[in-house]
Amino acid sequence: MSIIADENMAALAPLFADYGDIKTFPGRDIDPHHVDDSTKVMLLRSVTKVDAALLDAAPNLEFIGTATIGTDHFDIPQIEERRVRWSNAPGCNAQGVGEYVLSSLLLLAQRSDEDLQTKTIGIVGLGNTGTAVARRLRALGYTIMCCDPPRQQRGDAGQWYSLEQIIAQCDVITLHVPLSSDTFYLLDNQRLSQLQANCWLINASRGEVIDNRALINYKQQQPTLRLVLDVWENEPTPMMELVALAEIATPHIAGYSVEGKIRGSQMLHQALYQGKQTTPTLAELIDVEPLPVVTAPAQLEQQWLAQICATVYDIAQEDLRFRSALPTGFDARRKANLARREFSAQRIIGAPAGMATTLSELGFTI
Ligand SMILES: NC(=O)c1ccc[n+]([C@@H]2O[C@H](COP(=O)([O-])OP(=O)(O)OC[C@H]3O[C@@H](n4cnc5c(N)ncnc54)[C@H](O)[C@@H]3O)[C@@H](O)[C@H]2O)c1
Ligand SMILES: O=C(O)[C@H](O)[C@H](O)COP(=O)(O)O
Repeated sequence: MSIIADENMAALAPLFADYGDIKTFPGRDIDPHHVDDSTKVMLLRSVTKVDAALLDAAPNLEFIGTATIGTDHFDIPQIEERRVRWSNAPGCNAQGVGEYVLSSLLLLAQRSDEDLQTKTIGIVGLGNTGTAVARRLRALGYTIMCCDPPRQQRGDAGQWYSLEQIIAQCDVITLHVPLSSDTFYLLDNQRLSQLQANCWLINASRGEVIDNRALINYKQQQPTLRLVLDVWENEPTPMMELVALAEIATPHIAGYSVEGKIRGSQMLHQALYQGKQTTPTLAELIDVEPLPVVTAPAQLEQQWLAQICATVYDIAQEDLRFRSALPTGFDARRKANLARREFSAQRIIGAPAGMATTLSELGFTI
């Protein structure tokens, strides 16, 4: 029995070697030629297109998993029609995205010497990743406005705003919606033209949630717009003009972290075994050391926080490395990110009680 897996999956051997012979390939290359009637399991990430042709080439497939939240690369009706069990890994990388967004905001604020307390930050999509962002921003006392019409319609508690209100009132907008027919080009030409002139716009969801060509045109007319883009239309070949116009440009790694990748694999292990085998813990699977301990200052200042976030994961450096790797190095830069740690790997000692609570809410170990 064989398992076909994306080579960027974490903890493959400790979690899945008992189940079958594991063959790994670059995710973007996995196609009908890589599977056959011995393929029982596929463990994938967001870069493998799962369609009828791939499924037909693996007629004995029992389980197909993606160690990601996004499922826009899976043709779910085709999978279900063939009665193949499937799973994704909701929330596995939410911490990573929350930390990416906070770190990006701190970096932009540092560069223009602005106080994030003065900004109104709109979060569009309050699922796993948007909530991880909200939690961190709330912990710091920032003003946030949340937009999630499906949750609002379900009657979920909270103060909800429409996308139009977010666009009209927010200084910063960060997007965390799934890609669907409803969210394709959610920010189109018309909505982009309604953004505040000096808005900061962050996209760590899917590239197609913003009309990238319209964004290029709008940014050219509105140079004070500041862009943080982790996701792009047509990955792994983003529009180079847009990369040049983004202040922070990264290769779809907002959710990448050692911990997040292991969590994704653990979730697929649980889904595959359906409780028939105990899933090893994160502590059992992680084979890297924590970061050197840091002592907290007397007061939690924005500049110190920016510095400590960059110590854990330096987005400014990633941005530079990404630009110099393009036009061909999108996937190579993603792969190079496999050692990124989450804030939890950073222990901070000596923080007074109130600050310790805030740092802990941000994800640091106190
Ligand atoms: N860049 C990365 O590395 C990275 C990492 C994780 C997730 N993602 C992507 O980010 C997106 C969000 O991930 P998630 O884990 O938070 O997903 P999720 O499913 O947990 O949450 C999505 C939320 O968006 C809401 N939503 C749906 N349509 C909406 C709309 N039109 N307007 C506002 N809200 C809407 C849903 O109600 C839900 O609460 C997905 O596209 C996912 O693939 C990217
Ligand atoms: O949807 C997700 O969970 C993320 O976009 C995911 O982190 C992307 O990672 P990939 O599968 O492309 O390696």
